[in-house]
Amino acid sequence: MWTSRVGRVARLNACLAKVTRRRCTCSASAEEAYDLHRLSGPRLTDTVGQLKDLRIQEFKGSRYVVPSTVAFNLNGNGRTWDMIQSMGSVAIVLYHTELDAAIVVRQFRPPVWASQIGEDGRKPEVEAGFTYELCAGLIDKEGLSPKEIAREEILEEVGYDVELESITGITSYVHACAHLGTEEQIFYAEVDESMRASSGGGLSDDGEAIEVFALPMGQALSFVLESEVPKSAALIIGLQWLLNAKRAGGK
Ligand SMILES: Nc1ncnc2c1ncn2[C@@H]1O[C@H](COP(=O)(O)OP(=O)(O)O[C@H]2O[C@H](CO)[C@@H](O)[C@H](O)[C@H]2O)[C@@H](O)[C@H]1O
Repeated sequence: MWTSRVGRVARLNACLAKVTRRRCTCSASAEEAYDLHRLSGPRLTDTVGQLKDLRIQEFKGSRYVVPSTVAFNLNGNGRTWDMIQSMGSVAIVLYHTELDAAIVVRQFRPPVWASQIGEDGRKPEVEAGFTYELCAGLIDKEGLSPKEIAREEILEEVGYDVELESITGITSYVHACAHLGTEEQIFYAEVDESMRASSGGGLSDDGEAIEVFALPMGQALSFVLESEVPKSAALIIGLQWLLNAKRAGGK
């Protein structure tokens, strides 16, 4: 149930009291403050209860990221630049036509948690690693176009079976251009409960525990602009686009 702005500010202030190094742990309270309607997936509290032994260990190689150094010569000066080679990705802005809401997901992101470990080694609360995002996925499946991967991610993460032809491209952006430089393509699709094929939640074999929410369009702008709500860049870009498209009457 939507509550007053005064109540929301009080809750966010309470979150601020829990600030770890530089970010607050208000993933959970944003749920109430912005009237997020939980559609499916494991609850944050249950996932938190199952997350144990969090720590950083030595890098031993990966199929997802390769730390590298790029050498180049600029204007006669030999230079190098350190980077992480990785894959491109897709993210999908989902509009639920019956609920007049955007679909957002929330999951535990280990790098978000780890980046908040203090200089003194103090670990943040587990809740500090939960981040709101668009439904998204890596372009890591052979033979599938980015749009086909987007369709699969919608099915896996949020549980809607969307026709490929109804998914449209919006734009793309460069991910962390000083460290990654990969492209994330952003798509748009509309969903309703007649398209529901499963509860979503991600692939449990991959250890995914993804919570799915409907964010009422009336709350979308304040949600995007609240810096205390941990969220991905694609979510900010995508929801701003959706709000603009709705305002212009184009979608
Ligand atoms: N670095 C890593 N280390 C270990 N295992 C990993 C890993 N990256 C992926 N995986 C494994 O691969 C699975 C599938 O990942 P996805 O393709 O769903 O991408 P994800 O949603 O994590 O990131 C998508 O969403 C985010 C947020 O928008 C984008 O940043 C990202 O580019 C996009 O793919 C994960 O559940 C995990 O098991």
